[in-house]
Amino acid sequence: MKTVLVTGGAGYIGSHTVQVLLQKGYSVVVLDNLTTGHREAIDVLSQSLKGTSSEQLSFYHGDIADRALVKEIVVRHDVNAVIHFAAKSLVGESMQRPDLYFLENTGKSVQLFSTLQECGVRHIIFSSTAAVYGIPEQIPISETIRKQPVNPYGESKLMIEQSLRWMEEAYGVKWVALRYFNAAGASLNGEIGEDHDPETHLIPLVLKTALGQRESIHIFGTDYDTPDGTCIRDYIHVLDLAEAHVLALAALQRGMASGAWNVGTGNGYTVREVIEMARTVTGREIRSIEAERRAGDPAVLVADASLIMTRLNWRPKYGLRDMIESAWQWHVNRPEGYSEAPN
Ligand SMILES: NC(=O)c1ccc[n+]([C@@H]2O[C@H](COP(=O)([O-])OP(=O)(O)OC[C@H]3O[C@@H](n4cnc5c(N)ncnc54)[C@H](O)[C@@H]3O)[C@@H](O)[C@H]2O)c1
Ligand SMILES: O=c1ccn([C@@H]2O[C@H](COP(=O)(O)OP(=O)(O)O[C@H]3O[C@H](CO)[C@@H](O)[C@H](O)[C@H]3O)[C@@H](O)[C@H]2O)c(=O)[nH]1
Repeated sequence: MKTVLVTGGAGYIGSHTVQVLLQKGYSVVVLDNLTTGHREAIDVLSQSLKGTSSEQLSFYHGDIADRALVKEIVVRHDVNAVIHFAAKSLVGESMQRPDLYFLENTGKSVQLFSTLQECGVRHIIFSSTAAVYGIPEQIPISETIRKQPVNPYGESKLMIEQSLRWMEEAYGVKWVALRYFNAAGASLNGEIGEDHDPETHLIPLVLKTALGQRESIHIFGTDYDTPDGTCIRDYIHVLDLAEAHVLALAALQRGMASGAWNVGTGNGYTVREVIEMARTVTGREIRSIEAERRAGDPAVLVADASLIMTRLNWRPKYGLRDMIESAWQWHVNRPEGYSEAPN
């Protein structure tokens, strides 16, 4: 088994995928510029290897657009596949600074793919997003519906998918774009988890409220056309996401055709249901305040994930309760998150 390069492997979803790759015996090299990721997540994962197999995980602090560095890594570690998480992913920021998102996400991803092509690396798994669909014309969302992103973040990711299609056409690169719905949860041993600054995601904010770090959680919009008036999302456990990446990688290496697939459970929960589940799991009160709609939020996003289920025989193992329980364990263990701030 050769080495997998994981870009953004010190981030939230990346670090959990690195953990699963290591558990399955892959050698992993992480390239991360630590803008939003945590070196400490890598240290925790290295410690879990306990000396004997410590060469199984290497870390490089650097940028995916640094062609010389990427080439050096590929050659030194005999990399034959890449899982590409590195990106900026704040929707609101992307509305304020679209150029930043097209440069950082689209531009740098294309640089990375071009370098990989020069080095002969032919297998790429890419983190895409349900944001490529914009306001979906049907629910559940299948991969074939119209893709009309409503923010530069989603557009920047769709452009990356399209660049992969053309890289395949020209050079025979094989790729899978996984369009995640809402990632949540943490590793089951509570050692790694979600630590974003600023945090914008619902579940960590609800749990920070349960911990007393915030006074209340704002419910953004209570007049949507949903059973309780709040937005519905398809929450997917970060470990189920990690598993999907590893299966996709193995399938590509066995010769499976390229493609873009949704990764979600197919079950939607309203904001109120999430808060209620968090009250049950934590046993804490969790004060909520009804607030205005947040700009750009579609009312309902739920995946039709039948394609990935058929192609990879992937099934989500965890439900909303598991996500909130594992995330709660992480927040209780590490109320301040990782100890060092990202740079
Ligand atoms: N969290 C979600 O619910 C969600 C949903 C859909 C898609 N995604 C996508 O999944 C991926 C991972 O998301 P996350 O929540 O783990 O984010 P994250 O911010 O925790 O992780 C991103 C990592 O990439 C690194 N990085 C960013 N730019 C880089 C660059 N130019 N060079 C090297 N490293 C760089 C960051 O330091 C960080 O460690 C992103 O591509 C995101 O767009 C996330
Ligand atoms: O304080 C909060 C935060 C969020 N929400 C709501 O909770 C839901 C989930 O929001 P959030 O956790 O911020 O996730 P999304 O905005 O749905 O976006 C996530 O899921 C998308 C795919 O579904 C990805 O594209 C994005 O990268 C990822 O951040 C939405 O209805 C929000 O309006 C609140 O009511 N209060």
